Amino acid sequence: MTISIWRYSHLALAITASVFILLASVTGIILAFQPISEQLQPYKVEDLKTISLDQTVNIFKQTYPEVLQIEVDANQFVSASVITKDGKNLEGYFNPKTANYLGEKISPSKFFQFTTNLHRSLFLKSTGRFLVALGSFLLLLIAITGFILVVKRQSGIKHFFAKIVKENPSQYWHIVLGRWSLVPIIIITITGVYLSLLKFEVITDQAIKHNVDFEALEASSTEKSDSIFGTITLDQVKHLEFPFSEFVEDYYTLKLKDKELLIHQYSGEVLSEQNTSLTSYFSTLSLNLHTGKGSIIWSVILLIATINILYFMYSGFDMTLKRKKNTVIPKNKYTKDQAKFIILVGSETGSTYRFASALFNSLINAKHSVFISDLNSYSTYKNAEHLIVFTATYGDGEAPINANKFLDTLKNIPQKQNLKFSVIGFGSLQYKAYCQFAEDVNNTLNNSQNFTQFLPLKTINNQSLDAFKNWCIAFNLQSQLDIKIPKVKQLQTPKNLQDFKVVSKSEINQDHTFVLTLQTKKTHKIQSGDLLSVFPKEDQIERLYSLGKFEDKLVLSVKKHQFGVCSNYFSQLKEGEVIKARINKNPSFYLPKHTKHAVFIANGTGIGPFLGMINQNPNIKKHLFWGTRTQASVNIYDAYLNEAKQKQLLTTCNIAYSKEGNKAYVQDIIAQKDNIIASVLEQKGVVMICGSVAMQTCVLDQLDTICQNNFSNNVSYFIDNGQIKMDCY
Ligand SMILES: Cc1cc2nc3c(=O)[nH]c(=O)nc-3n(C[C@H](O)[C@H](O)[C@H](O)COP(=O)(O)O)c2cc1C
Repeated sequence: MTISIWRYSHLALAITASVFILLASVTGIILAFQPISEQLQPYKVEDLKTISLDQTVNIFKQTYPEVLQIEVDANQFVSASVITKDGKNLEGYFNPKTANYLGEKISPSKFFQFTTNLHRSLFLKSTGRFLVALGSFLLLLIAITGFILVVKRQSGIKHFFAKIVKENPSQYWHIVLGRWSLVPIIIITITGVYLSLLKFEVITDQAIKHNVDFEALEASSTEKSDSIFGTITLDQVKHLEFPFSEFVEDYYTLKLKDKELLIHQYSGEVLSEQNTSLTSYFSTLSLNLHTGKGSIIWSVILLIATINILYFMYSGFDMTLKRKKNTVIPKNKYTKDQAKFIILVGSETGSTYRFASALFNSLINAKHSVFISDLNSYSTYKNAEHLIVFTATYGDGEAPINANKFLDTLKNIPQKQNLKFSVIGFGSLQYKAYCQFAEDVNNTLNNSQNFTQFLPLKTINNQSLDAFKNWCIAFNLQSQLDIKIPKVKQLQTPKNLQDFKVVSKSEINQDHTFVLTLQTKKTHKIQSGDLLSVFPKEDQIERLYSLGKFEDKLVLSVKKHQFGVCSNYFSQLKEGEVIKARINKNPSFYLPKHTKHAVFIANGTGIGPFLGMINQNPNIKKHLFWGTRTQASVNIYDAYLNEAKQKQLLTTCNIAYSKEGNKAYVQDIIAQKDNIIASVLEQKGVVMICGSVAMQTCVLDQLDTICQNNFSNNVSYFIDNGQIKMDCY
């Protein structure tokens, strides 16, 4: 079953129950403070287990002429009702060892009473109780569908607590907090429903009935003998009611956690013993679990879980609204059978529509006939020449909701004329099955009759506008059309941007690469390996640059791309100019403080974070392996490399030139100096890789060979144990 069925059930339930859940959560948050404030009172008896009931009964009897009852509550407070020597009725908390009066019984304040009523019945009596119970039940279903959604998203229950890809903050925290709050929320809702069922007498608890032979009792002796009280400690006791009079037929009624006993007041003999019903046991348990009575830790957990429910309401609706906002489908001017260009979209959260709509508008502006729809509405297209598929991938390489039927319908609906097709896949490299569904669509179209591939499959990571523009350029070239590069709508305005002042910018070398140094406040909080996140004004799409920290300045190694919005913007910056950006912490790519050996592997601008790392911590023996084009490519980095060499901070510096001399890549020089890698790994050092994904693949292959030649483990072992760290793009 697809992930979206669960998403829609989860959402539909949340909308239906939202008002009741909102009220119940707000009042629940307030009520969570009641048991907390109770438990902060100084009446708790810690050692109930060591005090026998006999001891307490005797001391009370010696101290007071009459004792009516003794009670031990969930907070471990002992309360009693007694008549004092001067004939007054005294009720409150007592010390069970000395029978000393400690203080008045706590009764909930008017405010808590008001909130409790609102929480239980919304002041609507039975109707309100029913609505609250229904809200509680719906919240239980929401928690269950949410659980299924997370299991689906994480590709199985085994990965339930695995890392979440941070697509956006609302979604990330909704899942992270949801996973931790799941059990408390399920407990709150089940117990809430159970308490309501008790209240409505759907579940009934039979009162305990005792059979006492009163005739035998009347004839029994008033001689005192050993009582069962000696064998019972106070931690087992809930309530003890004293005999009403001294007549032999009056007895003690003792309620323990699991049974109720009637006890002869003179002989101590058990006259009747009945176990507490399961219903009664569960109602006490439900009340304590639902209210947090008796445990300050559980009360705090309930408080946090209830606050989280409010956050889930906010973040859930925020995600839904964003999804709605993103999914803007342009109005078709042409019917499916009139249009020359057919654009079909596969999208779950709407962002792919932004790209598809942008191309749609550009084609319409260039006076072409276009028809746009979702992949599931695939049909025959009488006059079409081009089919352009834009599709995201979901779950673990699955189709998005509006594309899950496409592959089947494609087989069943043949086209009469020949159609050229192009597929653009939207996905994220953070998922194993990167753009898998787009690949499936591309392969199926390739194997379908009357379809001819027009452009090879284009995969786009993280909705990269640059990558999309490159595809549009390729489309223009191939089709001999002159469609304007589409403008893609920005998603959201970035937050928490700070000022970064340009300290220097190197010349742009023959590889179109340059070094940019920046300064900002609070540099002490930034480390080499962190990411500078920039949102160029032109498209407001986030670009990330891995940075090095050198003498309190931030160093970026940037390659200027012909159509690169951000790299062009950076290349035009002047000394003293200020840019707006923010730092994304990236602790998984920090040089570990306590390691003794490190190998840095990079190609091209991937050297950026290492320009900082090679110059830090003299206690670490460091080796640099870097692949670049020519000797001249190195000049812009001389200051950082020379400083490290002069200060003997770099044990070896190995550079591969791909366009000069022996023409080698970084993986080639790693193969030549495999002994360095093996020895660093053996001595528990780290190997850090930064640069292109293509280089990463080749380097990992080489590292795997080295591992297999030197150790009994392959490269995955060292990745899993954190000795090989990667930050590639
Ligand atoms: C739960 C979830 C699962 C995803 N699974 C994959 C995946 O398996 N492969 C992939 O390349 N991208 C995956 N992605 C990333 C999306 O395909 C990507 O963010 C895409 O741009 C979203 O497009 P949309 O907003 O049109 O749905 C996943 C995203 C989410 C939220």
